[in-house]
Amino acid sequence: MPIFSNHVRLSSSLLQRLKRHVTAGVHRSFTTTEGNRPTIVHKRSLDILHDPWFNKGTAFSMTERDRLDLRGLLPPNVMSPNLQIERFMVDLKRLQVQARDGPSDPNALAKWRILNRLHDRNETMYYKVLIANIEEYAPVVYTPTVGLVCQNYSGLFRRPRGMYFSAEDRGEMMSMVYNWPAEQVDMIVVTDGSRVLGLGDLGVHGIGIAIGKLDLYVAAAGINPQRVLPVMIDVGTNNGKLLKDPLYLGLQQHRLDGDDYVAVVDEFMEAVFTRWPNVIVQFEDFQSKWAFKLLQRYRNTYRMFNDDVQGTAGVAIAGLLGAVRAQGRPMIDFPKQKIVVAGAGSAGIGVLNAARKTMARMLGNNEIAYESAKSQFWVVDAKGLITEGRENIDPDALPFARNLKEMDRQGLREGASLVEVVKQVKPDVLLGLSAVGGLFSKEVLEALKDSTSTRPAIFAMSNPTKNAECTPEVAFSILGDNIIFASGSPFRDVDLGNGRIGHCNQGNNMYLFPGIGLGTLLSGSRVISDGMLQAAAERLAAYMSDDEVIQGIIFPSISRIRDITQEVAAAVIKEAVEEDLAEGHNGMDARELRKFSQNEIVEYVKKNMWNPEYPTLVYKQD
Ligand SMILES: NC(=O)C1=CN([C@@H]2O[C@H](COP(=O)(O)OP(=O)(O)OC[C@H]3O[C@@H](n4cnc5c(N)ncnc54)[C@H](O)[C@@H]3O)[C@@H](O)[C@H]2O)C=CC1
Ligand SMILES: CC(=O)C(=O)O
Ligand SMILES: [Mg+2]
Repeated sequence: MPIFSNHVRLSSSLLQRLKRHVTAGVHRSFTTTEGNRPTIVHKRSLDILHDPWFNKGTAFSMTERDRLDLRGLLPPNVMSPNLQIERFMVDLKRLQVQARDGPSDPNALAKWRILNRLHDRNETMYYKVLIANIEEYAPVVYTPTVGLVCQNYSGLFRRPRGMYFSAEDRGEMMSMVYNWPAEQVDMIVVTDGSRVLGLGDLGVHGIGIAIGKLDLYVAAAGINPQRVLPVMIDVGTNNGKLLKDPLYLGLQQHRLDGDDYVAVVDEFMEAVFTRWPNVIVQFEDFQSKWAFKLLQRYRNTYRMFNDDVQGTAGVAIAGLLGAVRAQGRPMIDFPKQKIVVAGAGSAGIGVLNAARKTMARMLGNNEIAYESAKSQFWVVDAKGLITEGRENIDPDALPFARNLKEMDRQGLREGASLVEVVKQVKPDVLLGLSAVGGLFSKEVLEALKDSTSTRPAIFAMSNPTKNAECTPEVAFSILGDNIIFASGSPFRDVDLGNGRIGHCNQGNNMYLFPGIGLGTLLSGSRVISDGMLQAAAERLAAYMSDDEVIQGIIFPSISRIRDITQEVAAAVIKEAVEEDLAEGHNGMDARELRKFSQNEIVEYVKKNMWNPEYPTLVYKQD
């Protein structure tokens, strides 16, 4: 069946417009007489993709992409027009299916679409709406809905946003990076889509997470939206479903690995830092296998950080210190906390390393303190409690593997289950970064009732919502109101009756990464040091008042995200200055920065944040 009917009646005004278009020298292929004659265009790059007359989206062939400077501006899979239509129709029909079968939240994707269309039409207005209603719409452009968006991206993809560097582009990246129209880029968020939130390998469709994170960079940190760039590095996917899906937008091959993989990421880094030497690159949602290796490979040479490893660690430290304060104890008591961590991936190990270092600093900042601090942690992964008896132990988890004899004395063994560990350890904190929804089962939470803490803390940090280790309702109903609760994705506070509220904090790296990026940018530091990250975490930890913390509120509400980001950025700048890393930014030289008081640094940050206001536009010929 033909997709377009040849017998469509054209209105006379449309006919007039078409005639004018053809006589003006723009020949289009729908005139039967002109057949395969090419269409002459006087545009290139994004201007073509944003022009409905010329845009073919994913159907642009590779040679056409090269001719028109489109390489990298579209997902790498070239699609036939029929497949394009099929992709669109699947999406269109999904609405009917949803209406009939009742999905969990039919409105979330609809809201995302409406916001996304506004984003395409008018960036200033989009960010004005987002900033003014951040509490309501952060969960749409960010977790949890962004996860659903990535899972449905082949249907939702309309106008491309960001750049795609694929394994097929090897040898070309240095030139194709110039296809991006902006002369200045301040912030790149890059992913390879290998572990998107807790949803696993979503391949090229993971670009949605880079877009969502950059939305927060603009809304929270006031990074100019013309200077952000979401990037997907497409090295294939190991997701069997996507490998077979004809509508998949990415390279349909298994992921590159080993040196081939590193070569692609190396080439990308060289290309972007050659074109934009001052850019900051945030690595996002890389599987842990690569997250640590790439961080070590680049962190001393490039301005980069890994949000899942370093941003999450800082937020968790702030939360853990908040939990100590919430028990009415001084922060310096942190090294006495017994912490059970479920999940030993990029996020879990990042948190463990940072928490151990923080404890060691409090205990005297020496080798002995560092050694003794590790005895406060019990780590459980998919195979249970990690001990020195584990075969083929992951080297990143090795420092936290418990001694077998010691575990024997505690009534535990290699591979002990989470519930056994909680029963024996009676921890102060139970922290989940496992991506397993419901892992903190009724049995586990019942076991936590015997915690030796006066106010145990539960951090169910996995995203999106369905991956949370437990909900606040379940936690408060089993353990009562004398607990601290935080989750990675937002949940509502719980009404405990009699006017009592169980506070649900959102423990998400969104409270740090925007400030880390902004502070690094404005300090002009060439690298992001451990000290800068620590300063960011400490600022977040100190942000909440004693009153709030005692009520169980250990993280700010997202409505305060612009303010906290400003403060975090100022702390990062101050530390960069103290470590002699600051080189200044945009006319503000490092010597001047050094003279600033704390308040002046905050003012400097404020002044450099973009606000969504329409500027006056003036035409000037190139
Ligand atoms: N709230 C936040 O700010 C952040 C949350 N996350 C979330 O953390 C989760 C994990 O992220 P990554 O560490 O990068 O993933 P990953 O895949 O590298 O690690 C997952 C870990 O969980 C373990 N695990 C699996 N099943 C388990 C079970 N039944 N019991 C205990 N452990 C189990 C695995 O063995 C692995 O060590 C994701 O859901 C992600 O969304 C990640 C970064 C920030
Ligand atoms: C929040 C975040 O970065 C994650 O869940 O991966
Ligand atoms: Mg992440």
